[in-house]
Amino acid sequence: MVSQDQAAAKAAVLIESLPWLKRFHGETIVIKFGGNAMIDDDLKRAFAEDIVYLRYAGVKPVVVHGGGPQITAELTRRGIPSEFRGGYRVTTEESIGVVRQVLAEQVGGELVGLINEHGPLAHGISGDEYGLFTGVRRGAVVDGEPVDLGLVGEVTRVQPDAVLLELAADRIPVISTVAREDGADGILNVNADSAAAALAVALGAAKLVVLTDVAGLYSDWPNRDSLVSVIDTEELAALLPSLESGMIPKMAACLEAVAGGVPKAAIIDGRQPHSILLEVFTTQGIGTEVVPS
Ligand SMILES: Nc1ncnc2c1ncn2[C@@H]1O[C@H](COP(=O)(O)OP(=O)(O)O)[C@@H](O)[C@H]1O
Ligand SMILES: CC(=O)N[C@@H](CCC(=O)OP(=O)(O)O)C(=O)O
Repeated sequence: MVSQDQAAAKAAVLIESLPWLKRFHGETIVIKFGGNAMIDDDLKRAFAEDIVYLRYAGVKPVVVHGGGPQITAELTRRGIPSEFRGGYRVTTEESIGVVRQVLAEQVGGELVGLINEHGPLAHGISGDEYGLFTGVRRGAVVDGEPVDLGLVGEVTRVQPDAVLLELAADRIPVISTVAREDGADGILNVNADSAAAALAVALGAAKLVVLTDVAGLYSDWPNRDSLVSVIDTEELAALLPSLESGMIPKMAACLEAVAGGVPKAAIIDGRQPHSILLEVFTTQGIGTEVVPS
């Protein structure tokens, strides 16, 4: 038997979600699941539960996933060299096939399987299918010098019809992030954070949620007292050049999403089980929120 106090605390948690259930009912939320937050089996299972929870709560979740650590492991296993420059993987003719396969089959396949343990809900789509993502090659600037990243792209066009069809059928699209190269035959490796942002804009999502392996954005990394709870696009644009490695594409993605009309983007700690539910259904949320200035 629960005590009266425990029962009241549980009721308070449940009723706190009411305004958010109303706010997000029928709305699309794009959730980006990152490589480093997805290497633990229990966390992956909790992530799948959160996505299924959102779906039964009347939200339309769209999952966009990365898989950086899994790609690195597979490239290493096959003896294919790979390095990151400015937060992006330098991608070659030899590695692009491995990138697509690991993302769509290994990582995407597993996520679809975990969600579908709850019922026939999820369907995987690779970004190069159905014209979903088209992109152009992009480089990076490291220490003021331009760097050639090879077959790395930025998304320039999103054709979300396949995603919309899945949503209309009440299914959960699970999307991996390669793009067709504009005007060419091949495919490009796209950072999953930026693909998620482009998709959130194209879908008119109510929110972009990006899971990572830290509590959020630190304004003075690695000073743990500098966790930012809310930042607007103007402040973020000013901070962006000072950020390091993985946080660059992540925060650039949040900026792009909010500048593109998504009302809010949140960076949250994927190491905390059920962090998505806390972010979406509680007033305080967790992590760092990016809002329009
Ligand atoms: N200002 C910052 N705030 C938070 N994390 C930062 C910052 N600068 C660099 N980082 C690093 O970025 C990492 C997250 O990026 P990344 O490893 O690419 O994420 P993921 O694999 O979750 O997509 C953090 O673990 C942290 O080490
Ligand atoms: C161009 C580029 O760097 N692409 C990433 C794509 C996967 C990704 O973004 O995965 P995370 O979200 O786990 O980091 C890569 O090859 O690792």
